[in-house]
Amino acid sequence: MAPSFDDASSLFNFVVHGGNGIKGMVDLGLKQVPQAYVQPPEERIHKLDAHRHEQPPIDLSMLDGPDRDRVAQQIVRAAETLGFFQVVNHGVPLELLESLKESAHGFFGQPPEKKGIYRKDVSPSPLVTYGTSFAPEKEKALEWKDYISMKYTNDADALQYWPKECRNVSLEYVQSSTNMVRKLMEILIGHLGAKLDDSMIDALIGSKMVNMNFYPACPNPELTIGVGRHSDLGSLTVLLQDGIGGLYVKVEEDVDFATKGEWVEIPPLAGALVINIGDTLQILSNGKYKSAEHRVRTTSASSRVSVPVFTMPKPTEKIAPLPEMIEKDGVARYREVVFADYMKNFFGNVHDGKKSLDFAEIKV
Ligand SMILES: O=C(O)CCC(=O)C(=O)O
Ligand SMILES: [Fe+2]
Repeated sequence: MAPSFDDASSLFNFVVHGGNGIKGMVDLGLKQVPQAYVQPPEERIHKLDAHRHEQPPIDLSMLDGPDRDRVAQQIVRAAETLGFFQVVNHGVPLELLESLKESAHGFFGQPPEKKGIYRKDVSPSPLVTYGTSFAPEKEKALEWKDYISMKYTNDADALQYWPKECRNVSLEYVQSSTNMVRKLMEILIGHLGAKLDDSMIDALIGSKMVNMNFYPACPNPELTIGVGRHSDLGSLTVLLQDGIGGLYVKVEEDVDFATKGEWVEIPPLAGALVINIGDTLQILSNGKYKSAEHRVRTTSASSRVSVPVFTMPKPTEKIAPLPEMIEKDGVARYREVVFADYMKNFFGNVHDGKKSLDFAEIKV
């Protein structure tokens, strides 16, 4: 049954419990966003205020040539400053990037019954969750985003349990991006002076999850957000965004950029992938690498899709600053945490900037 858009609980039942998502609501011919989606003024995004981050993408094919050290230095520098960078010649086939975007549109374009079967409480597999916003039960204002989340355990499980509309491309994406993630991790961890072996990298990226995010065109983009301010919890995130734009990163105050303290937009670049540092690498590096605070704007122009792969430690893994970093800094800024506990805290709270790191931070 169609909801009354003015009645919060009827709307919530339709969008969240009913599995219709924001897409279902928009398809009913919504002219104005319901109050449940109106953000407080301090969270709204003023499009014209933001700068574009004009850093050229990093060409990863050069890691195999004579310029390796220079390119590795660019990666390290990006991790130490913005925590975000874009890469090209990354080894993920360009046709696959196109197929991923198409299949995200295809998945969300289906009728609600097809998507709703993957809702958290009813999904046939714990690996797959379809939902909307981030923590709808807890948020004061909902985020303007529907998503499907697919945990990767192994190829056979992915082929068996992931939705058939997106499983082949999503699996190929995980497989083909893993090589690049390993190379980036080797550079980043190697730079911290840690003794590096394959088992250490395996431990840090031992679990992976692919999401397809769908941000329907929004009648009041100035009042809403696609994703609220947050940092990602894992090691590295690989993100495919389409050409719509709207991904913003906060430049930290202690960074030597003209735009410090401001939000900059990571502009869409055809064929590129966005890489960002997650909380795990900030903890491991004792704060040297920045797990960037980021958020996503909505737009009335058309719907936007993005497809992140989150690489994370296995839940049983313990994460802590590397001994080499503690020795160098003379202080440990984070305590050791079991990654399962870190995740529980992350997913148990609403998006609130870099607050997720408080769970591990040692306050002085
Ligand atoms: O849609 C995007 O560009 C970013 C999404 C994001 O930050 C996330 O899924 O964690
Ligand atoms: Fe994110």
